[in-house]
Amino acid sequence: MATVRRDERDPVGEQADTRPRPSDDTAMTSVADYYAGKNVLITGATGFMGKVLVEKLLRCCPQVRALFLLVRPKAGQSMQQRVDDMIKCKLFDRVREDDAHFHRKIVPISSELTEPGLAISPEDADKLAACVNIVFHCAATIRFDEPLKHAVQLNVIGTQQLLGLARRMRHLEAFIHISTAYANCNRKHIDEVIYPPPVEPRKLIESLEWMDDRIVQDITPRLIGNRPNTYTYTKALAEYVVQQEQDKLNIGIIRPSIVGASWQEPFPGWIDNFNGPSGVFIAAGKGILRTMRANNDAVADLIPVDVVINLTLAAGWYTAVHKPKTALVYNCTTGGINPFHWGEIEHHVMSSFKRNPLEQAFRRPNANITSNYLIYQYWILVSHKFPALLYDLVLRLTGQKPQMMRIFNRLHKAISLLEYFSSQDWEWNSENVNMLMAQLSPEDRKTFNFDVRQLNWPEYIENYCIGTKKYVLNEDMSDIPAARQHLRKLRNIRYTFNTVLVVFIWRVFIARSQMARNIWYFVVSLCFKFLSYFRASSTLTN
Ligand SMILES: CCCCCCCCCCCCCCCCCCCC(=O)SCCNC(=O)CCNC(=O)[C@H](O)C(C)(C)COP(=O)(O)OP(=O)(O)OC[C@H]1O[C@@H](n2cnc3c(N)ncnc32)[C@H](O)[C@@H]1OP(=O)(O)O
Ligand SMILES: NC(=O)C1=CN([C@@H]2O[C@H](COP(=O)(O)OP(=O)(O)OC[C@H]3O[C@@H](n4cnc5c(N)ncnc54)[C@H](OP(=O)(O)O)[C@@H]3O)[C@@H](O)[C@H]2O)C=CC1
Repeated sequence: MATVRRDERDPVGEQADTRPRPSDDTAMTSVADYYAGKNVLITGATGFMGKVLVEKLLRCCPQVRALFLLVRPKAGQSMQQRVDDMIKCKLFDRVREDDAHFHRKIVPISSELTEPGLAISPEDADKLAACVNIVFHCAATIRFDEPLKHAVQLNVIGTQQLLGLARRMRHLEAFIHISTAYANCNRKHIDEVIYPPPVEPRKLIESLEWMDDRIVQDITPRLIGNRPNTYTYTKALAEYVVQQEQDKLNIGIIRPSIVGASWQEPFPGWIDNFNGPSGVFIAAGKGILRTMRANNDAVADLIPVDVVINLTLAAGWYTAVHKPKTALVYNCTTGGINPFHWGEIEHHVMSSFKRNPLEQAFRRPNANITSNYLIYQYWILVSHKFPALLYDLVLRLTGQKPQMMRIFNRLHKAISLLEYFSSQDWEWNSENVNMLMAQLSPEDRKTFNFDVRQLNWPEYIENYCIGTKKYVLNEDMSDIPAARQHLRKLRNIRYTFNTVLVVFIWRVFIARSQMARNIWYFVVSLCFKFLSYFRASSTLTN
């Protein structure tokens, strides 16, 4: 049975709720005012969404006291080095302009979420317990091919442990958990409620403890059932785990759909990874990806990252100030409000990359999506595998290592994992998102804008594609003329190749068949007749 959201303004059950209620004064605070003087704890701050959250908090809530970031050392870098690198990146330019010393507010805390006690030192844990006012939990593994054990360890057990720490926080006002709109993608209509979990998390965790990896791998398809991957499955379990704490903590759950580049802030088109559609756009822009299985008419539920973060901060404010009695879920999606379809995305992505080409494209960008399996397999063969074979042959002949087939194999794996999401659509209810928008002051509605009715899709997609070029591939916009020249060269190579191929095939036929020769003479004489007719008529008109 689904948990039904109780209206927090409904007095029913107020007696049982022992947490302090907001006074009229606090209820009226603006979002930025609320964060003034607050200590905020963020997990996943080095990730795509975490970075945007840190940036927005520092820029638009400049009175925030401190941001405690749970970060792990990685790839030979200490957590401090990682945070230093992170805040040097272009995303933080605007914050740097406003306050050159903004880094003083950032307090990295060494933590590995899959370790017991989150591997936080006892001193750090005590410090956090004493001062944190609000938690944003963004960390997760978002890989679609993550082995179940690891996905559970991080997305479910990591979340449980963080909730354990949150319960120790004496001044905690809100716990905001970032989930995904696809946690319940086994349903077609998704309300802003926490659905019953596919399995009792405790039982699953206990079983996984004694099973070896091979057994877990074998039973994973049975366990995840009609969900496409371990990611959506464990995110559904995590929601349930979070909900279990709703009597003790003020909880908000944000469910974004497919998070894409920024729409407006800190500047349009910011993106820093290959996840979800970004990798597909880049592969298509480089002329590598020529086809993908997707439904032209299905809604492409992309949501800009700045919209998600604005909603997250607003939800943090609302949860802390209004203290809803149950965990409120916010479906952060675009499809029901301002729908755009995969077919339209394809058109705008392709035309954008023709206007602003990527450097050193493999072929001219020209991709199309299809939902037909046979047509898809045909294009895979003709447009992916055949050119890859040819290219690798040339590499071999010139003494280089073949690589194109390997790239295509990885690409095919990636797109096969994405096609579940691009081949169908879902309907999300967004009542709580609308309620939250109505609660904001007109000023906050501008500063923390999550009204996607104003989103102009063609403009957004153009900025998104340019963003992949500038921020993911680090290509310079001043090289666009050279990139265009390269595309022209590729077009000429293709024309020449096609002509040679046609002539070659035809010569083979002519050499072997009288009928082919007759057709050839007929076509040639017809062409001559047309030519002489046009020449004669143009001499007459002159
Ligand atoms: C025909 C073109 C027309 C264009 C218009 C049509 C577009 C249709 C797009 C459809 C997109 C649908 C997207 C749906 C997403 C649903 C999201 C659900 C929302 C969420 O809650 S979570 C966030 C989503 N999570 C992800 O996206 C993670 C997915 N990635 C993975 O699971 C792994 O990366 C993957 C794909 C299994 C590969 O793993 P692995 O082989 O171990 O290697 P790497 O991760 O190191 O990556 C290898 C190589 O592939 C590149 N890569 C990664 N992701 C993509 C991608 N989405 N598309 C293309 N390429 C990708 C990666 O950069 C690496 O490249 P290198 O050059 O560095 O080797
Ligand atoms: N991107 C999307 O399209 C969507 C994302 N979401 C949700 O949003 C949240 C953020 O996603 P996104 O920013 O895209 O993901 P990223 O993969 O970019 O970031 C994940 C973050 O989690 C941290 N992390 C991962 N494993 C651990 C660990 N063992 N210990 C400590 N930290 C860890 C990473 O740290 P490190 O840098 O050390 O690896 C990183 O900071 C996730 O909860 C995801 O489910 C929801 C819908 C869509």
